[in-house]
Amino acid sequence: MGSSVADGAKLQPSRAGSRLCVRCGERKAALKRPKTLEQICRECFYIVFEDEIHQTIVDNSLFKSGERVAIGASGGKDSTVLAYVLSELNRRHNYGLDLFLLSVDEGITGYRDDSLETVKRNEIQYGLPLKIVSYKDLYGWTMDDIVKAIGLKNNCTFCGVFRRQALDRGAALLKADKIVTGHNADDIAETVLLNILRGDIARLSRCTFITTGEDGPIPRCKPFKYTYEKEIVMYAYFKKLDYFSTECIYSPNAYRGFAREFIKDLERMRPRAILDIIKSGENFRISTTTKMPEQGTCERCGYISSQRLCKACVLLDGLNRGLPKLGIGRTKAGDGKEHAKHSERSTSSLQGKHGNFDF
Ligand SMILES: Nc1ncnc2c1ncn2[C@@H]1O[C@H](COP(=O)(O)OP(=O)(O)OP(=O)(O)O)[C@@H](O)[C@H]1O
Repeated sequence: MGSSVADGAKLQPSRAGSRLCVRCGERKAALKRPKTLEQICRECFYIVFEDEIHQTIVDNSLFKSGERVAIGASGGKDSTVLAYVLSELNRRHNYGLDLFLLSVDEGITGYRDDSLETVKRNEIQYGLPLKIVSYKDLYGWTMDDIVKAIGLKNNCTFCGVFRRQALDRGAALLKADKIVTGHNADDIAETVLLNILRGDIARLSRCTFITTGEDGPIPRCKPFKYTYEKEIVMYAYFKKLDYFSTECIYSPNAYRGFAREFIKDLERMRPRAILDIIKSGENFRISTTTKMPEQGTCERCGYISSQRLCKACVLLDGLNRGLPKLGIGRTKAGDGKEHAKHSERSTSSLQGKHGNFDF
């Protein structure tokens, strides 16, 4: 289902009546901008939406001319709008980028197979070459197989760890210099909150970075770091972009869902709350005595890892040995134990007397 109508209808612009747009003062206001609550016309909305993303790209020097950039394309609203806006800005401002769509097929029947059809249409609509890599080819397992083996609980851990690596591997095949993803301001605020709730200081310290992995094989960045999800949906709706709008059938992550709802409630009361949470995340200072994981490479696959074996190899090992829970949380077997010990060590050191972070 590639329709954006349902989302758009939910976001139908509030009755702007016959008021004039506060930006151009000429055309009728067509919507109340979610980020600022300004009454503006469609044309001005497109301009501010695109200009803010361009400004984010320029201010943070996200790209260099001549770079090959792989756009993580799931077929969902965020990455579809990202692909569309990035190709527009690339043309308009002469970024000089070679853009590609990169999709990971996790092997989720009735979900990813349908969304990949959307990406294939986007390939033609935007004239961007598409590369698809699959969990089946990379790991020998689809998510359907994995869920059969471990059930619904914890399946997101496998999916997240495998996807991260799959995007890197796909980008390497494309000889990409950078990966961009459609993570938006709401996603980042949600992650800041979750990392605080979990006491995950290592992740808290880097989850607001606009570019990560600069020391790894292929840096990845988030041009939508300051872009509100509601505005992305509005933009896609008004521009009639072709995207897929169904939730993953295997995502029962209640804890994340709670953080998401909490942020939506805050946004309703005060739209700036999203930007303020990001700002708070950016300004956490980790005590210099806090022990942080050291980046190395996985002995088996060579992928970046702070352990002897990377998380993907540990999880895969568990699956292949019929012990799928091996790498989940704090297990008692093999490398999982090593991992658990390490995370216990780093967590307790954060919570103990050295565990202060300055705000
Ligand atoms: N299967 C995939 N293939 C390629 N990139 C992906 C895939 N899944 C996620 N991504 C990238 O990671 C970003 C965040 O993914 P997430 O699963 O949080 O989806 P989302 O917030 O619903 O985004 P989208 O609307 O683009 O699906 C996406 O915008 C996209 O860039």
